[in-house]
Amino acid sequence: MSSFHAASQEFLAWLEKSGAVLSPKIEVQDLRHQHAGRGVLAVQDIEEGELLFRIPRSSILSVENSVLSKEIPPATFDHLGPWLSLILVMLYEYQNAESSNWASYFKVLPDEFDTLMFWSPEELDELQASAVRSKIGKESADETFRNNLVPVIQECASIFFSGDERATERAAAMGEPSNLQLMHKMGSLIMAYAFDVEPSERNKDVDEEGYTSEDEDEALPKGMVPMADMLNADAERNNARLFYEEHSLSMKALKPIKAGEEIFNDYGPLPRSDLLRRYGYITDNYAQYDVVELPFDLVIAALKQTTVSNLDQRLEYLDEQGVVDTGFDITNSNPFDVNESISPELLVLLEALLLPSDAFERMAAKEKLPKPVGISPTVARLLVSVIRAHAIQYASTLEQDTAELGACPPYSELTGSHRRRGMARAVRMGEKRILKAAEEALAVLAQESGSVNGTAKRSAESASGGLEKRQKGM
Ligand SMILES: C[S@@+](CC[C@H](N)C(=O)[O-])C[C@H]1O[C@@H](n2cnc3c(N)ncnc32)[C@H](O)[C@@H]1O
Repeated sequence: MSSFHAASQEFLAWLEKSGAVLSPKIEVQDLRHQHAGRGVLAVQDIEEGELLFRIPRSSILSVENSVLSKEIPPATFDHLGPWLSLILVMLYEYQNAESSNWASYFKVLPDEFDTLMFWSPEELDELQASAVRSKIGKESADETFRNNLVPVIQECASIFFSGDERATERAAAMGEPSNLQLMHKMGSLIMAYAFDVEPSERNKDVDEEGYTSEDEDEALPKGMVPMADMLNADAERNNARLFYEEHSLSMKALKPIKAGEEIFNDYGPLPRSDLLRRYGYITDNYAQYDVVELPFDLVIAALKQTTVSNLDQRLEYLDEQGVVDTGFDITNSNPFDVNESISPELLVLLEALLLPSDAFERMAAKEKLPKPVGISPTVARLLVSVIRAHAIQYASTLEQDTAELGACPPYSELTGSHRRRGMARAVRMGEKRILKAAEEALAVLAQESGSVNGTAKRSAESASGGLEKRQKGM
């Protein structure tokens, strides 16, 4: 028996011993030939709504369930926040090796990742001008680990390395590169595997009238849910979902699943750039969610070529109104529709910046924002120049990428660095396709004279003057 298969068997045995219930109609299988690690497959036909497995809440690797949370004061976890707290607990359980309740679980978790955090600079260069490069955050995570996590481990050395006479020495070494790398691995596991665990009804904060507080949903504690995280995902192939119950978490079929089919969870409608950053894989099914981000700097550079006055003052006002950001999305749409795809914040920002001075001042005095009824030719012209400026920030053109793609196997047939480079090419091509479609559509609008063109679809959202600031990255 291979060690891969043996680890799966040990994990499943541990799970059942912990009180989990697994349907005999499913199996954990080796999908490494598809570059998908382990996955869960149906071995018999499954009906809609059928239980695939049930995991007791006590099996979740979480702050709440780890003995560390009984030893370290709650204030320390509050200070660290949910993400660092779970990293701390995972480090603790991991270094406890066979004495950890989750020892068999760690054996099926990967030790190597294809997420962008672990790519070489040369591999990252293949993403060219994609905004995802600025969202990897390796340096800032290193700093957070050094400044926030390492001091906690050092303060609690005797608890963290309990029973080890070298506890202080080991804690002192936590800031070393190999240990920071381990923290990155735990962080990457959380990013690709953890769930936001809804508390059981009993543990929800309930007020005198019996209502739970609304804030609760905003910061659900993260937990590693064994088995639930064995499910892969592929946009549009989702056929299972996790249900949160009082004492357990149940994975159920959302539709009939035939024997031989893979069981898929839903990781969300992620652009391929973010899928690569968070999960280290892509499939063509996610191309529909692709996004290209126009950098704010390029928008400002284009505005500086116009006669707009008091740019800095205007930007200060617009920042207060929440429409200034580091970048602005153009999303994919099919068929491509600029009105649907271009960030409403960007359109509002440009309409406002291009207003005559007196009109801008009147609007600012009323603390309002423009109510666009479409994209004016002036805004369209400006956007075309921003899009062209961004397109040339990519080291190759879409045509060159297409030719390159035709000359080599698809990334799905490649391994290692070749695969990473192939996935990066697919990401940058997706972004360039959106730029091309947007440029073509805007060029038409730019030529129209006089009245604005476009639908009023977006105007209702924008007119409120209270646009929600977009979340960049996750
Ligand atoms: C929650 S885990 C799923 C279980 C994982 N396959 C394993 O072996 O541990 C998420 C990871 O699975 C892989 N994955 C998920 N869906 C995939 C897919 N459709 N194709 C390839 N890999 C996938 C990625 O490496 C991702 O980071």
